[in-house]
Amino acid sequence: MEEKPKFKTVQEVVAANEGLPERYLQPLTGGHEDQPLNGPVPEMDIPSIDLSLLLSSSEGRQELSKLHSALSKWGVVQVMNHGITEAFLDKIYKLTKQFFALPTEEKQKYARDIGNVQGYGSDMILSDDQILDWIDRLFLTTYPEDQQHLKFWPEVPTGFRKTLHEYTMKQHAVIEQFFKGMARSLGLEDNVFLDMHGENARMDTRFNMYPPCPRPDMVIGAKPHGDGSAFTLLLPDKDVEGLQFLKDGKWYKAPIVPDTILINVGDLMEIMSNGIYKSPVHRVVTNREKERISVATFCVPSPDKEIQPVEGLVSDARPRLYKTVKKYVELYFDSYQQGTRPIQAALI
Ligand SMILES: O=C(O)CCC(=O)C(=O)O
Ligand SMILES: [Fe+2]
Repeated sequence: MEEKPKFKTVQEVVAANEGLPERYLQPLTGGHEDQPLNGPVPEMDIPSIDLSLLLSSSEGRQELSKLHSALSKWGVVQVMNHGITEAFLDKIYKLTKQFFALPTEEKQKYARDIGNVQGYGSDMILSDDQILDWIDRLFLTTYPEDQQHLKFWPEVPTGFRKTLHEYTMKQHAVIEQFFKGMARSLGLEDNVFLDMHGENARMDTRFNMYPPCPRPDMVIGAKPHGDGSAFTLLLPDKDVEGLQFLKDGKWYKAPIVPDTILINVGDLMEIMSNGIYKSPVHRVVTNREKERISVATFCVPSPDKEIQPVEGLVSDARPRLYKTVKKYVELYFDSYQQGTRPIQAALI
């Protein structure tokens, strides 16, 4: 589907001071589930796993079983002792805030092109009646290096590029261990998911900014979605809540746990695990007073890779649930903006 001409970013809408454009208002469907979007929800109960112990032969067992329970129940887990220092994570948060605080003209130097996700800008608009999310973002492919488009990488704030390079390499190590841990937690050989995902798999990092919103009861920061990745490494805002996960038809808020990375399963891991690990639907609600930021890194398989349930997880007792998919991301972007779940299309 073609992208419509670009609209203002949310920060530009706020700066224009012309009131809240109707295009951001969620329609009321009239059902009794019509509650304000920012109503109170319970906190989800997910464990923190210790990444440094996950692959240890002596101490890993307990971590693997926590991982299995979290990913099969929620599709989300907190990861601690991931090898990235708190000081480094603070630097990422600070640079993200500094970037979005730059004047519009400065940020527009990195503006994405129409029809392309790479760069700075608003959410994509694919139809005239699309309801808009209250979010601006900077989207950058960070790995492999030959797929980086450096013209979209901010030169201000100073250190942004260098820090993002470093963050990418640090995350790369976490990703490899996490893939192995997931395989082990399912009783599989360490490399099964890594092999299917591909050695030159991509990493895309998205810096998200949700400005304060005048109508948090009627405007959504990020509409409900599952990620199109294998899994996603997320740094949610350290102070401002907003991220929520859906389980059995109810919303739960993600806890803020200092110094951890939140990892959620994406559609492709759900497919590879033959549905045992769930790609959770999640959304972000807005806040009247405070801006919120987050940094999400999506692990995306090489485009030539075929993704399908791994052999060890298909049996007579557990028949194969998903077709083989390739270049899932392309299919994903279209259906995301229309509010349907692309993973439905992958079901057998
Ligand atoms: O802002 C967040 O906490 C979550 C963002 C998200 O779900 C995404 O970027 O896919
Ligand atoms: Fe997401």
